Amino acid sequence: MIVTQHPLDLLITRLPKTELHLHIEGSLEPEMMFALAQRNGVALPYADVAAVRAAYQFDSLQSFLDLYYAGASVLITEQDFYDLTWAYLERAKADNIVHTEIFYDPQTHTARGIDFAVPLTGIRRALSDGEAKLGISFKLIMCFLRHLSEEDGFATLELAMPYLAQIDGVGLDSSELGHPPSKFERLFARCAELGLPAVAHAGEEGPASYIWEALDLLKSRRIDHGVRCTEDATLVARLAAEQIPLTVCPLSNLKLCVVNDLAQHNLRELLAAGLCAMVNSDDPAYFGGYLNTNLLACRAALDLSQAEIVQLIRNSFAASWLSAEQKAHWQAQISQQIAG
Ligand SMILES: Nc1ncnc2[nH]cnc12
Ligand SMILES: [Zn+2]
Repeated sequence: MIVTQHPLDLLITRLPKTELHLHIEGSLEPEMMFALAQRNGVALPYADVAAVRAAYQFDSLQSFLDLYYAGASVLITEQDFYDLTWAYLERAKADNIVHTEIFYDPQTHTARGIDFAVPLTGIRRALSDGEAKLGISFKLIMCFLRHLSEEDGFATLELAMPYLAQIDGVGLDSSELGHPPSKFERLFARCAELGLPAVAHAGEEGPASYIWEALDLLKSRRIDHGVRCTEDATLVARLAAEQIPLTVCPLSNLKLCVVNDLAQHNLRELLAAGLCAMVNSDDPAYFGGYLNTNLLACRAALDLSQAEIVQLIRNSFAASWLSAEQKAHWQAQISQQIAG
């Protein structure tokens, strides 16, 4: 069988890109999970790699998070976190990602007795090596787990105090329903006083009101996911007027049953409303693909035009925390590549 490539797929793979919504623990491929389990003497409830992959059938965010937190138990040493991050960076390089802003969840690790410095140091060392050797610039965002208490969040911030120079911002993730952003208003106010910019997951499974709270109470500069904003026309108008970025993760939405079919995803609707939406991979080891795979799948399922694809990629640079100069550089590179 001869499979011909759609002409826009070449454009997707070739253009420089950023990724703004990637949980590094969610890039733990089953092969590495097994290798680290063996290295660290951790028992896994799976016979082999195929059994792990077979278990990745989710019907909700929570059904995924249960496996995701269990998988992270193989991460023990600084080298483990380095290896995990390096493997992601090599895949990012293959996808032509030139800048990445990644999340990590310190509470997932400190709750298991891992020192706060261990994940941070390992991840950060790999990111620095990635910048030097692969040319991928980065930001590191420390996420608070919203299913835990405000008190636990404050205790984690206290642990982070000696390392604030190595943390570029804070985020909010984990089980959304029942844990509105308002639960963390005081914690995020303290983070703002410390000069840490904020982002927050909102409107993935949770209602549009959680997006309002993330904006107004947490002062979130981007909304991670945010796809449920289209249930509230006033909110969409505000997101458009203020150009608040939405870090959309289409294959994640499909795997977690936020949408039943990629062809029904509202990505195109978000762009048409003038929103600064872009595509990201979220937890690629669990959801079936890294950034290019997400973009290629959306191109095919939604029959995206060249203009829409380019807009998504331009939006990802615009929404990043790169300097104005760096943004202008990459936007010019995109223009050049399209013209060429
Ligand atoms: N998609 C997601 N939503 C909320 N928390 C997460 N942690 C890792 N992936 C997540
Ligand atoms: Zn996420």
